[in-house]
Amino acid sequence: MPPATGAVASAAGTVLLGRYELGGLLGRGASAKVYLARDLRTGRSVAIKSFPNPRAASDRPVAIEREAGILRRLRHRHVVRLHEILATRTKVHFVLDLAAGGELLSLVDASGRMTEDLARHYFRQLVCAVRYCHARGVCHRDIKPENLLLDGAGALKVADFGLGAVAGAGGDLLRHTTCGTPAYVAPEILSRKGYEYDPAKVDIWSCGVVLFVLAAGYLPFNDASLVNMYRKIYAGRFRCPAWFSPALRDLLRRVLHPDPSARADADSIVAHPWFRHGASDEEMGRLMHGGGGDEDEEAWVGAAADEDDAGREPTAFDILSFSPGCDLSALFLGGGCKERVFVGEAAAGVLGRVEAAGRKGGYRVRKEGKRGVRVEGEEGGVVAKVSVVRLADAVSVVEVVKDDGADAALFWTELLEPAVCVPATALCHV
Ligand SMILES: Nc1ncnc2c1ncn2[C@@H]1O[C@H](COP(=O)(O)OP(=O)(O)OP(=O)(O)O)[C@@H](O)[C@H]1O
Repeated sequence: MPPATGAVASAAGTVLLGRYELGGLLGRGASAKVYLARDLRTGRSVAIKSFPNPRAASDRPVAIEREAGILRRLRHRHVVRLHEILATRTKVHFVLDLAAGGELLSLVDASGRMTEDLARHYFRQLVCAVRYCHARGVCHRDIKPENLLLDGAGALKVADFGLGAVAGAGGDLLRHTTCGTPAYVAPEILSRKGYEYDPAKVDIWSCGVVLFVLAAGYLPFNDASLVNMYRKIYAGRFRCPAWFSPALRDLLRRVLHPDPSARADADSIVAHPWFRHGASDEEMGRLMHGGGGDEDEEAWVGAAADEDDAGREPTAFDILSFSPGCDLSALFLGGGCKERVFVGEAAAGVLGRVEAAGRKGGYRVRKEGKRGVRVEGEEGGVVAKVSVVRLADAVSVVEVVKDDGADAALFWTELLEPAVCVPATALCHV
């Protein structure tokens, strides 16, 4: 018999608190590991998402109470359901619906896309879940294909609510915090309007990007340069591939509208002819009002439904709307010699590399305050100024103001950019 233990061991077969027998690792995110498990009382398969217990690591706050608070409010057949929370001294475990079908993206064909009908099938389920959540005052804020899973019967399950995507992560975990998320970020997040953005409209935008990706096989807003990608998002500039039907194009234009006040909401998506195509009113009604879950009362442990953001580490959205560097409009509206990079490390490491790059380029390097460096040319002219602002544990924003001469441009591309944007740590670059 396997040893009963409160900790998740790497070996399958471990029994967690005498209740759940652990199987293999299903996946790993920035904040948690997710294991297959069997409920020893019922024989049912579940997923167990294990976080480090924040009380055991008070210097690494983890936003698990918030995620639990959100999940507790939601019972819908297209939202991964939280059944129970177990806590040990070192770990907190969420017992979740098992999404045995893996990621939605596993259903795309060799060209990376699905038929319009199949995309509609899953988009309906996604909008149904999002509409349900919005009606309960919950916004996901990180809708992207990696968070869209399938259950054993092939139904969509929205996962990973209220996460702090970079919570307490060290360099290794940050590698798993993909730079993919920014491609799904709504334009208002990129401007000063980000202070007051409506998160429901932000979710709708991300749903539009997901729909485009499913049916096209590529992102609507993309560019080798992230600055150009953000310019496209900011302008809401995208082109549909030739195979998109006129109705799908029309829907996408409404959903991927750069002005959130003119953007479709969940109800207007549901009323759109492309969304309703081929479904009777009865089917639509069933889909939209299906609710979910059985009525079993579960024993909940801990985790108050705290809607307060206090103490929560930032998600990619929060980082992008960070004050006061949030007004990125100047970048997208052309001009400007500033670069901003979000990196998964503290200031000292970045500044050390900047200093080394400056010296390698034959420049004079002066420290400016605790978190700044000035790189000067022979005549004392400033080639670049680099300052690092701490956003959260192990997350900093690096701002580089360059001289607009050719010398400074060369220094940036050849030495400074590689020094600032070490691939394993760069979260995103705007
Ligand atoms: N209920 C589930 N059933 C099956 N697999 C799951 C389930 N929940 C998560 N997974 C798998 O585990 C991976 C990590 O889970 P999740 O995204 O929830 O973790 P996280 O730490 O919150 O992630 P993030 O890096 O986005 O913050 C998922 O990509 C998925 O492959």
